[in-house]
Amino acid sequence: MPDADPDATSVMAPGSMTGTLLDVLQDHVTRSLAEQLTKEFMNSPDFQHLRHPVIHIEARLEERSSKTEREETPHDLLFSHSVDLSEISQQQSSSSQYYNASPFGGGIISHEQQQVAGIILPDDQVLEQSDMQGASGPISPMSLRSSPADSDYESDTSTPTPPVPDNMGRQGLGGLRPARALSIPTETEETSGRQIQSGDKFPKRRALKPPGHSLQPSTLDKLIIGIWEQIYGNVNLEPQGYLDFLHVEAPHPSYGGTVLDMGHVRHGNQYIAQPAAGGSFNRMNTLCRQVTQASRTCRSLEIVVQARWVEYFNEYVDSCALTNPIVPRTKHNKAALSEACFDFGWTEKELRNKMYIWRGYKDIKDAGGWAALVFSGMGIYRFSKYRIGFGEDSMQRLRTLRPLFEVAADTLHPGWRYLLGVVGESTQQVYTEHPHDWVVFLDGSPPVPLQTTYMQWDPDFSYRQVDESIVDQTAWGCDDPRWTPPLDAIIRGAAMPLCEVCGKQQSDDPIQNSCYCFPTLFGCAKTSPSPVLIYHTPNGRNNGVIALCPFERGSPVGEFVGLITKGFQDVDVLESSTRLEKYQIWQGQQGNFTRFVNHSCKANAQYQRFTWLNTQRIILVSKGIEAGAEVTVDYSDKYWRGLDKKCLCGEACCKYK
Ligand SMILES: C[S@@+](CC[C@H](N)C(=O)[O-])C[C@H]1O[C@@H](n2cnc3c(N)ncnc32)[C@H](O)[C@@H]1O
Repeated sequence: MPDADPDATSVMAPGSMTGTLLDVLQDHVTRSLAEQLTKEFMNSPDFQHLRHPVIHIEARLEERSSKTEREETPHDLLFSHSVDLSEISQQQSSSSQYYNASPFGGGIISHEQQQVAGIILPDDQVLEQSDMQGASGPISPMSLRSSPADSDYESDTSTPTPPVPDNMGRQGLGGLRPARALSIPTETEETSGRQIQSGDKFPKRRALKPPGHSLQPSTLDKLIIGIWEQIYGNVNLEPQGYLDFLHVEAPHPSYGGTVLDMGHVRHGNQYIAQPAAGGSFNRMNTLCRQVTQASRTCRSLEIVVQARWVEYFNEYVDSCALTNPIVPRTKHNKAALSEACFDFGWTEKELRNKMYIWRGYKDIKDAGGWAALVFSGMGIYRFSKYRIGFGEDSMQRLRTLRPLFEVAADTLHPGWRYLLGVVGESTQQVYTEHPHDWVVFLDGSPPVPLQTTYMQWDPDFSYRQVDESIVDQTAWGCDDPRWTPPLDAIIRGAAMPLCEVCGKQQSDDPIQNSCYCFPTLFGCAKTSPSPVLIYHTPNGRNNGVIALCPFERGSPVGEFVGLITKGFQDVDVLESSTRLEKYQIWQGQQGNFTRFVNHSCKANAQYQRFTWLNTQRIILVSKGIEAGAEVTVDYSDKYWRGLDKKCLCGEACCKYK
């Protein structure tokens, strides 16, 4: 039995069937009815206007009779039970966002793709990405914040580019390939083929999911998204020093004085912020962060220990049954429960309720691994308690995700396994270096190092993961060709750069910055890595990029970074230009995950120019990416024209197959 729902109330009718059977029945019937009815009606106005919806369910034993007669025979009432629907409806509505969006349950790989044999074709293509010169007009990046104006953005319009001669040889190298351009094209020159187009206009925002109650999610999707959010968030679950704050005395604001030791000075009734460096405000921030982290660490520790406790319980019952096989197992079970109740100081009902949840933790750990447990946050409690969609399918999905959780957890939180020391598990990090130094598989196979996936084409393959582009000094000296002085610089004097899109002041200092066009990349919140991994495509495209969390339409997935160079010929480059210079970005030896983004004829992302602090950047922007989907861009006609390779995007609308 699940633990008692504090929101549920029930009335047992006098003289009714007694005891546990009816208890079980009543709980089961009401909860299942409540869930089904909530699903059915949660979108109806009648339901939505209720601030605190409760469903009241009665059961009675009676002759078939009229309503009037029923009202006259209240003594036949078997049970009467009220269930608070607020929680259920919240759960259902919040998780509906993730419906069909799970990496491996929501259909991320098309049926067609699944059917294709896993033969890896030589990666013999030239990627000469968008000639940015051709793109003009206003750039309209979308901020993460909703704005009514967002709906006015138009969809991407690609500029067709001229064909190229088809007589250029191609080398069998992995990934980035020699391009055929013999010189750097000028604005008016024809450029070589196979160039990815980047649009000037951002896609209109729209909801990721169509509304409608027929699409009900399982809470597994929610659990999985929660795990990814924790892994890719700023949470630090390393136990070292997490109780340090116990030795620090919390600063307190002195409300009576004129000067608050919190970085603010009082003027009349107002507090004016003062530079607070080293002040008690900073100390309070540190304390608060430490306590929050300690609390999360303890919560993770608690779940880990509870899952392990269930294993100990099972083993204990097994060993008792082995020692004394004549006694039925149920008796051993009961005896073990009583012993545990004594040690915990709980009633049997309390312990049974808790065990129901803890068994859920153990099942999740068995399937998704310890990382799933440690980074699950509060979502795991609800999933274990209500168990909507908690079955073999869910466990199978978690099993396939397990290596992905571990790659991300190990590389982003190298110390997380220390928590497992408490239950005697190995604390050894399994996956080291950068998350994108690993290629994961969607069938549960163990991840492999990135370079091994290129060996057959390039035994010397190496790739250095960098967060920022590097200017090739042999090409540009000390200049960055992406930089242009603002046209109105002289008029504005030494004023700070303004965003060409929102018109607001840009600065790397969060206090000075007012531009929130791409807040996770520039200006304020660029602390967390993008929740994507490199994965092995199942249909011969070698590697690709998989989104672990949904990316709202218009939000940035990442920046296209590599070597800022010029004059490269016969190699894959992204060509771009400012009003002063033409330059190339080459990802052959260094860059980030954008180097692994494949083409699709129905792309869910696109490259977009954006100027930050007078320096042009190329951003990979979502057109609406679901969790678990491969991130793709449209390489454009220019890229595919004259190419002796077929597109394997698998879309019905594929133009290059
Ligand atoms: C920028 S790389 C993308 C990452 C690449 N799949 C890898 O494993 O290195 C571009 C190359 O990927 C392959 N590719 C990308 N999209 C493709 C598609 N839709 N169909 C076939 N091959 C594709 C082509 O070989 C292309 O030259």
